[in-house]
Formats: sequence, C-alpha cells, structure tokens
Amino acid sequence: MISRNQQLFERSQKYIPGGVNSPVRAFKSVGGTPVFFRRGKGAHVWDADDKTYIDYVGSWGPLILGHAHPEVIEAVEAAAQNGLTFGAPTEAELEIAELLCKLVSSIEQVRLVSSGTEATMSAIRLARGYTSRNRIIKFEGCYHGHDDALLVKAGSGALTFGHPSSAGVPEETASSTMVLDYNDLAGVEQAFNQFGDKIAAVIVEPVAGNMNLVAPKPGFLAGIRELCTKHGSVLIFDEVMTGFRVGLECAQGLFGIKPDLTTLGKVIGGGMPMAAFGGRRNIMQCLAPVGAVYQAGTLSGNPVAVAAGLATLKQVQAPRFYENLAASTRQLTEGLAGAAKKHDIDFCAQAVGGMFGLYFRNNLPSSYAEVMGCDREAFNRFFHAMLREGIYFAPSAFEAGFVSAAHGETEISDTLAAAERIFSAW
Ligand SMILES: Cc1ncc(COP(=O)(O)O)c(CN[C@@H](CN)CCC(=O)O)c1O
Repeated sequence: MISRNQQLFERSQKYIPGGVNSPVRAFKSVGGTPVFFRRGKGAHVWDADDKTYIDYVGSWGPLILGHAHPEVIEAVEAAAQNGLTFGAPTEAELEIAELLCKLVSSIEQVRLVSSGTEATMSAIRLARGYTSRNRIIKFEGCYHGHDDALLVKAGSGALTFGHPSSAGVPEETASSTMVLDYNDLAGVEQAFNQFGDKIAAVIVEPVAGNMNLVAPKPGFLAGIRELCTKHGSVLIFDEVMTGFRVGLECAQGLFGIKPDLTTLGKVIGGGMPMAAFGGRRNIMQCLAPVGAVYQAGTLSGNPVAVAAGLATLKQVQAPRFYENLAASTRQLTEGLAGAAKKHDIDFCAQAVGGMFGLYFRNNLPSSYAEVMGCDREAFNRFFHAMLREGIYFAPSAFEAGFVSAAHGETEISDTLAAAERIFSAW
C-alpha cells in the first residue's frame, strides 16, 4: 500500500517540475519521498497520511511563532476582509516601514518586496546604481536567492571572477561577481587591494545559514565593514534568514556592525510572501520614483502580508522573547550533542539565537570546505530515523534548522528522547 505522500508526489511530478515549487523540498539531498503537509499548529505539522511531526524547519525560518499563531491568523483574516490588495499605498505599509526603521538602526528608509530574492536582487542593483560600479563580492556557500548575479560559483582562482552556478545565467553576468571564502578576511583584503575602486558591493550572510550554519569568526564582519568604508563599496547584510531570528536587532545588532543596506524576509512576513531591503537614506533615495534605479512590484507591501508581519513583529518584541528562544535552541543543540557523545558518535551542534546547525563531524565547521567535509551519509541516516520518530529536520545536511516560540519543554525533550533511541542503536 503506497502512502498518500507517495501518491501525491507521483501525481505532482506530472504537473510540477520535480513535483515541488522549490528544489530543496524534493528530498534530493536526503533521498526518499518528500512529506506533503496539510496542517500546522504551533510546533507541530501533520502530513497527508495524518502523521504528526515536531517541525524544526518552520517553512525555512518565517514561523518564529510556530504554525497558525492565533494573533497572526486573526490579523490576516481581518486584513483580508478589507480586500486583498490595492496596488496603492496603505497605512499598514507605512506602519511596518516605521517599525523596521525603529527596530534596525541602520535602516533609515525601507522598501517592501515579495521575496528574499527580490530584496537581494534590488539591493545589488541599488548598490551598483549608487556607486556606478558593477563588480560585487559574495561568499561560497552563502545563498541570497536566485538572481542571476548571485547564482555564481567561485572562479578558478581566488581572485578571478565567477562562473554561473546555474544553467541560464550568462557568463558575462556571472563574470561581474567574485566568490570568496567565508571567514577568510585576508581573501577579502586581497580582492579590495586588486579591485577596490571597482567593487559596488559586498553581500554577506552575517550568520551563514545556507551551507548549514556557519558563524562568522571574530573580526570577519568588522573587517569587511572597514574595507567597504575605505573603498566606498556598499556593505549589504543579507538578513533574510537572520533578521529577527537571532535577535530583535538582527545579526547586525548581535555583532555591533552597521551595514549600508540590509535585506530582510521570512520572519517579517510571518509566513506570508513579504521581504524588504533598506538602509542609508542617501542610498535608498537613488530608487525610483526619486532616483534613477528602477525597482517595482505589483504586490509589494501587500496589506494581508503586512498584517501577518506586523502581528509577528509585535510578538517578538515581548520581554525575554529572544532569551527564551535562544535557551530552547541551546537546550536542543546541547542535548543532541550530549546524546551523540554518550554513544561516541562524531557529531556536534551549535545555536545562534533561534537557528541551529547539526554536523556529523567532531568540531564546529567555520568554512564552506569544512562543512563539505561533514559525513553526509550519517546525516541522511539520522534525518530519516528522526523522521520515522516524528521529528522533521531540514531535508539537507547543508541547511540550518529553526526553533519557534511554540517549541516548549515537551517538544525539546521528546526530540532528545528520539535522538537517544537512534544514537543508542547507531
Ligand atoms: C539568506 C537568504 N537570502 C535570500 C533567500 C531567498 O529568499 P526567497 O526568495 O526564497 O524568499 C534565502 C532563502 N533561504 C532558503 C533556505 N535555505 C529558502 C528555501 C527555499 O529555497 O525553498 C536566504 O536564506
């Protein structure tokens, strides 16, 4: 008897490429049949076969309050009753813009868009328009969405320009992007020494969450900040994932670094399609209709999405919200590492705010190369064993995981008990 998940996956592959609307959902990295969800509530989701899971993906970060938080649902329902979209300014967009500028001191002006890709694509174009330069720097293993300029892999040499990491990206587009090693400040210095006055921007995840979790080494972000200031390049913090995930002032507040532009997404939409980019007023004023850099969107600032975002951002401002979230996340990572150690399994884990990394190796990776050295087979075996136990981790050894405010003592201890059963029979 094949499961309903398998039936749905077979059908969906007829009508949707790979059966999914975003590649990572297809379980290619871990193998097996992707789980089709039909309902979520708090820390739990239910699949098409009515199996329950504790969810540590949370739609890849947006659901910091958990699924279907009553205040978010109520705000969405109320907004929807007044109409879904106007294609005209609304007071709600102004309210969330004012709130983002208040909470993130580096953001003096902000523009709302509908996805993280739109946010980073627009920020790159804005940085190029503001500086009249074309070249950008990104870091291997960091993902900033699927804009052509950012689907680029490292060139042959550290200082050569990139090549497309996807079919369909023109060589000439990729060649304006240099791909350097995350946490290698010397490499960034070398690039600026050679191309400084040609570099429009550096875009970086202040905590990398798309090559599993890799934290910045002390001095790495500050060094990039100094180099961008010295050479007149725009520092873009891509906080689509870390924004309001690692703290109320985002990663930039955690590390005390002030970028020129910030991209946000995920949490600020509360589960609805919304992202944003913002920063220094004199840069943002280069945007149409004020300036010459064009950027637009039919559903930008959508009132229903904004309502979900405002309801979410209201909740995360509660006293001790992030202290409690970080404590739950640490309880998970320390518990998993303790269970693995007890059974002599090469495994470690780390938490930054409400996001975490799990690694089948015996020390924390600080580079893309070290992450690539993790035991992928071991991760896949752990992933499927936990899935059978009703625990849903990210279906890839190269993704970060997420804890929500709805993950309480019971969810964490049930997860650790499942891991103990799996590691004891490893
Ligand atoms: C730091 C960062 N910047 C930009 C993006 C792109 O955002 P979206 O276009 O998917 O909304 C993302 C998207 N993250 C992935 C998770 N690794 C989304 C999941 C997916 O691609 O389906 C991101 O993490």
